[in-house]
Amino acid sequence: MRTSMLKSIVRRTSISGTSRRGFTSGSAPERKVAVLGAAGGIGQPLSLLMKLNPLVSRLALYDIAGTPGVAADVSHINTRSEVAGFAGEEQLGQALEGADVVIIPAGVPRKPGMTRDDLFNINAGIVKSLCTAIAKYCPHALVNMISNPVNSTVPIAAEVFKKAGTYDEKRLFGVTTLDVVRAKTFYAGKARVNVAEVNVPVVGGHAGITILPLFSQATPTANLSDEEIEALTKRTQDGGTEVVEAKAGKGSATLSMAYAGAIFADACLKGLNGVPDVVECSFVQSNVTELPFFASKVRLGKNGVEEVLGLGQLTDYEKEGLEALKPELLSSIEKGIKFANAN
Ligand SMILES: NC(=O)c1ccc[n+]([C@@H]2O[C@H](COP(=O)([O-])OP(=O)(O)OC[C@H]3O[C@@H](n4cnc5c(N)ncnc54)[C@H](O)[C@@H]3O)[C@@H](O)[C@H]2O)c1
Ligand SMILES: O=C(O)C[C@H](O)C(=O)O
Repeated sequence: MRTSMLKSIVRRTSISGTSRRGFTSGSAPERKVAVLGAAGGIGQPLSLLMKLNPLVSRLALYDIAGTPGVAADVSHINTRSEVAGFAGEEQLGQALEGADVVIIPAGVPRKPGMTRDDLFNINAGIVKSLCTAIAKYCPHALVNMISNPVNSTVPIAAEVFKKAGTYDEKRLFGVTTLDVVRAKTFYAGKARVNVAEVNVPVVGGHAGITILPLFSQATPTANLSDEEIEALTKRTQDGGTEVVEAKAGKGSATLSMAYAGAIFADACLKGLNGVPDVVECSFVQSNVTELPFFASKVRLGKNGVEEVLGLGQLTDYEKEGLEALKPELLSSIEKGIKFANAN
């Protein structure tokens, strides 16, 4: 599905002489997408990918600085959406007004030796202020939270929205798609199957052992040993750190994250537009376990989350992983809630 989305985007953009506006606007409703943190390492390629998405009619690119340039650049691409750049807090309201989907990759990334939780002190405040503005200017938008630590920033957003009286659990998503993207890539390599056909649910949260890929449910099936499954699980859990170390102080995953963020936003837009059976993993308010937020497969619809799907049959190894992740995930969730209520 992901590869076909990008192929269709590339195909559309390469039809020379076709009016992009005329080509797409007849079939897809008007949809505004806002990217907050659009001048950053993720924000720029993500803005590019959203500009390539024919489901988007307006693209608002917001950052504290640098967005006029990014917007001018991206706006020259001959696809459907109109692009506008907004810089500085005084323009945040305009960027958000009328947004159907708000994607948040704003905040600092990790350096080698740091955990995602080490970003909490800076990113919690950024996310809180952006969510306060969302509650004011586009309270019905679907919010795609990318800023780390996702296990805490999503609960912060929920508390901000609750305080503002706008919280709708169906509209708040922690973006965990990169874990799924990695699990699919690593599994395909080990199982020697066509990566384009691979599906692997990844549940739990988005940090270390809280990332729990369910390789027993991977398709196409393959006869992997317990050791191979353990190695794949560990590599998926450490995927972010692998990139942080390779970048050696120059940040964390940006390009693969932009791809993953574009996949998830596309799924949200499809759901809003009434496309049936759109299912992605996401960190959402949940009853799947005793934890108040949990990542699992989610069916997306016209109001956001239509159904939070269960975990399915787990192996003993996966059951152990599930029990092991709960204390850390709960503590990150509680940390976010506490921060939002104290500040
Ligand atoms: N969910 C995931 O899977 C995932 C994957 C990769 C990175 N991340 C996280 O995404 C975040 C961004 O990463 P990056 O590599 O793009 O970082 P970056 O530093 O390259 O870009 C961040 C951008 O956010 C902007 N920003 C800071 N404060 C802001 C504010 N108040 N309002 C609007 N914009 C603001 C900065 O100006 C910058 O342009 C980090 O927290 C990182 O850990 C999450
Ligand atoms: O690892 C990070 O800090 C960034 C992101 O969460 C990732 O998984 O790549």
